[in-house]
Amino acid sequence: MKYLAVYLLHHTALQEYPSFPGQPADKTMNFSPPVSRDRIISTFPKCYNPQACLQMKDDWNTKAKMACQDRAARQQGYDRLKMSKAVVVGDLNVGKTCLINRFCKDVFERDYKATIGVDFEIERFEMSGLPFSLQIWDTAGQEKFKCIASAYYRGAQVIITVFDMADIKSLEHTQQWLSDALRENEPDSCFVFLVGTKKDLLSAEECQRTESDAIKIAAEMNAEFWAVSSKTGENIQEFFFRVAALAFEDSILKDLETGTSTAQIGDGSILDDKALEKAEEKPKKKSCC
Ligand SMILES: Nc1nc2c(ncn2[C@@H]2O[C@H](COP(=O)(O)OP(=O)(O)OP(=O)(O)O)[C@@H](O)[C@H]2O)c(=O)[nH]1
Repeated sequence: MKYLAVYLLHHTALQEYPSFPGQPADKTMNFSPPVSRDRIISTFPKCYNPQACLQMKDDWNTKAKMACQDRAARQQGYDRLKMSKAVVVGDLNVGKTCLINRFCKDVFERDYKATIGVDFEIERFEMSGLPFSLQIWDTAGQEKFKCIASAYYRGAQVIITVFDMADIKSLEHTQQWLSDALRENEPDSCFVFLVGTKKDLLSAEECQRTESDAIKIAAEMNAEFWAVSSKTGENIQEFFFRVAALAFEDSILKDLETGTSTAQIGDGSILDDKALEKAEEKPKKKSCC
């Protein structure tokens, strides 16, 4: 059984530190620890399929880009961390945990272990020169744990609805999962993704057929569609980079609109290092039941 826990695993690769624009590579500087080199996003990540895409643009929003450059130039933002919340929902056994684990830990677990309750991971990125963190919440797909998991839907900026590409029934259930998650959130303020897992199990023809069904459902859900395989790793990094980039850009734009930087988690809040350290002091495994 996977742990019935909320635990925080924090990934900071302690490797050579990349220097930021206009700054020397100084490991003692007073800002958030470095992100791993493979979490640095400088160009705007593309969508998977233009037929089911939330935003077609090729580059960052101009206003957001200028705000990032401005903050980076004034060396703001390095000691404060933007954080967004993504919740991952879907039927049991569709591969939610494997999806998260492939991205966060680069592992794939062949044996099924049901998630009980919820887990979460935090991934750090450097986005357009600024630090950004994504909280990724893994929820249980089993009906009996739904009441526990749904308590954690609130405050999501991103909702990732997952289905198994080899099990069409799980695709039919995604709309219900989405409406449950949206009930706890402001529908207009969430990015919705529809993710088909286990792409490796399908032939090219089967894949094409399932993708075209999924694209129709994605249109009804106002979602962006991705087909991935946690087993082979296909499209996993591309997908999460896209999620992180859209969430980051949205929170920068919200800051500009409101003229503040004190939104809540899920709105792309800004946490200082002390707050982050405090969060990390939580016990690694703790029952939420
Ligand atoms: N072939 C293949 N198997 C996968 C893939 N992703 C997940 N699986 C398998 O599917 C099963 C379920 O994966 P999980 O990630 O535990 O499913 P889950 O959605 O988290 O399930 P719950 O915790 O019950 O909600 C496991 O046996 C995985 O090995 C994939 O991309 N390809």
